[in-house]
Amino acid sequence: MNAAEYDVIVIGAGTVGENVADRAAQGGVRTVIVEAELVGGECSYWACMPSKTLLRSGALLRAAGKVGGAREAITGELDVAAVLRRRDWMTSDWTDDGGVEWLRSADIDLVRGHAMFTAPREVTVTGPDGTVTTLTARHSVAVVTGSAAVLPDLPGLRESRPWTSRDATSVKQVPDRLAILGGGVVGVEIATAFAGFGTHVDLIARSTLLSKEEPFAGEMVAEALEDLGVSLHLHTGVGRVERTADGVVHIELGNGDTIEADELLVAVGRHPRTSDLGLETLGLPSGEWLETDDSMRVIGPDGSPIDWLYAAGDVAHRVLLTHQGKYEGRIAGDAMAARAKGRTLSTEPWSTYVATADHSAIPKVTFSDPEVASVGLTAAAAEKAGHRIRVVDYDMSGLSGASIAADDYVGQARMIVDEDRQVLLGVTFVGADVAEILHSATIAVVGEVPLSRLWHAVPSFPTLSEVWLRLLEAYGRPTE
Ligand SMILES: Cc1cc2nc3c(=O)[nH]c(=O)nc-3n(C[C@H](O)[C@H](O)[C@H](O)COP(=O)(O)OP(=O)(O)OC[C@H]3O[C@@H](n4cnc5c(N)ncnc54)[C@H](O)[C@@H]3O)c2cc1C
Ligand SMILES: NC(=O)c1ccc[n+]([C@@H]2O[C@H](COP(=O)([O-])OP(=O)(O)OC[C@H]3O[C@@H](n4cnc5c(N)ncnc54)[C@H](O)[C@@H]3O)[C@@H](O)[C@H]2O)c1
Repeated sequence: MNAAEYDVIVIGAGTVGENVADRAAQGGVRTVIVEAELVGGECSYWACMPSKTLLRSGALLRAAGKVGGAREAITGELDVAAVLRRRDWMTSDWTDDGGVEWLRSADIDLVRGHAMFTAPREVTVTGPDGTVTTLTARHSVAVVTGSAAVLPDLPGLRESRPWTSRDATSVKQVPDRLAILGGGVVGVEIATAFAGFGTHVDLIARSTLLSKEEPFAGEMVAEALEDLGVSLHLHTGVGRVERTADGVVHIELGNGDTIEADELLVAVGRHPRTSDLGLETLGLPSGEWLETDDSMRVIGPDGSPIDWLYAAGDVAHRVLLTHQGKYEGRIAGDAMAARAKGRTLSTEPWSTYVATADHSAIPKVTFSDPEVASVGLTAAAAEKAGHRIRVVDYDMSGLSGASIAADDYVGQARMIVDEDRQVLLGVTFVGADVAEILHSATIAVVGEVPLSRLWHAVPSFPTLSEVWLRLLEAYGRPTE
């Protein structure tokens, strides 16, 4: 058995764990990271990067088809094999040499294997070859173990060998027919990608699509998916599932219909990877999300933060997005290093060691076609939170920039104004290429920029950013 002592131990080398370790190491504390699978985690190999790569080629081809001159130059179909090769390149064929090299360059030690707590500040790692290493932290440990796909308890589902997002993003042979259970982000993005490959997609959702967004977003995406040939089965669940000997999956819907498919993707949310971490040793329940304070310390059984235990990213269940997890990771790593040096940290909102944006200013993009890009509160959420709001809508097809972007641009924007403070609580854009203008909205929301000042942020002509001017005009120009 090996043993080693470090200032900081990070469990999980996904994108978020890498950020925790990087900030801790940059803060001058000796840092080790433990990884059971691949350095880079879900985002690099089975989530953001491969899924966006699978989407990109089809999106570009469709975009070219919407611009006269380019449209006439399209003489073939999407080369699906080439798309999959590009995805293989993007994931480095599921090898992590690049990630391992980066850890070395950042002066972070790596121990490969499965980590479990065996005592406070003590983590025991069982390596792939059975080697056991006991790591002790002089200061703190961060749990950054991420999440995995939920498989609901539906009759016949497990026996039918359903896909999770891992199977969809690492697909080697595109099926002719794909059924998808779940109308959230994964369901919508994978439906878009596979419909672009020529697969017939049946999408089953018990509500509308993208139900956490403004209602018009899900409606516009639903219409676009149907245009791509996707069959939508909304407001219905699944009764039972069976994969027969011929390999076909039969899915009985709650509304009485039956769907047949070659594969069934289950995309109904995530559960935390905390069931085999030895959390009971610390008096914490296993298999649950880890609640944290705003400097990412885990809340203990007595309701107060444990001073040496941190969590960030999916496992902390504040926001299940890479960029927001990395933000939490930077804060956790900085706080771990600073506290290791005996510093007392400010808990003021928006200060260096506090993840305030998690509460009110989360940017997110669904890479559907059209894209959905939003930040902050929807109208419904703002009203629920008790704000006095005004909702301002604008049809983006009226923009000069939109008519340059596509012959028949379809897009919609909404901003939610806090009438008492004259600042923005939330913004949603739906349309082609809106992902790239989202950060302007994030800055306006995080910066709490007064509407009267936003008039002086002049968007360039003719770009999609002119949506800002149109939204302000729709709201009304200040008279003083
Ligand atoms: C299909 C899909 C597409 C997505 N696309 C996007 C997107 O475009 N943009 C976006 O912002 N978000 C996206 N997300 C969400 C994003 O993938 C996650 O929010 C992000 O990966 C979370 O990172 P993490 O580091 O917290 O967890 P993970 O990336 O899951 O990393 C956790 C790591 O911990 C390791 N680990 C777990 N337990 C142990 C243990 N006991 N010992 C040692 N190691 C352990 C795991 O092997 C893993 O490498 C997507 C998610 C899915 C499913
Ligand atoms: N572009 C991106 O940023 C991106 C892309 C993919 C995933 N993600 C992240 O990954 C997470 C997981 O995505 P997801 O799509 O699995 O979850 P989700 O929470 O976005 O959507 C899950 C959907 O499944 C439905 N559902 C839940 N239980 C069900 C059941 N038993 N039967 C039928 N439907 C059910 C929900 O109503 C919801 O519509 C998301 O929270 C998101 O943050 C982000």
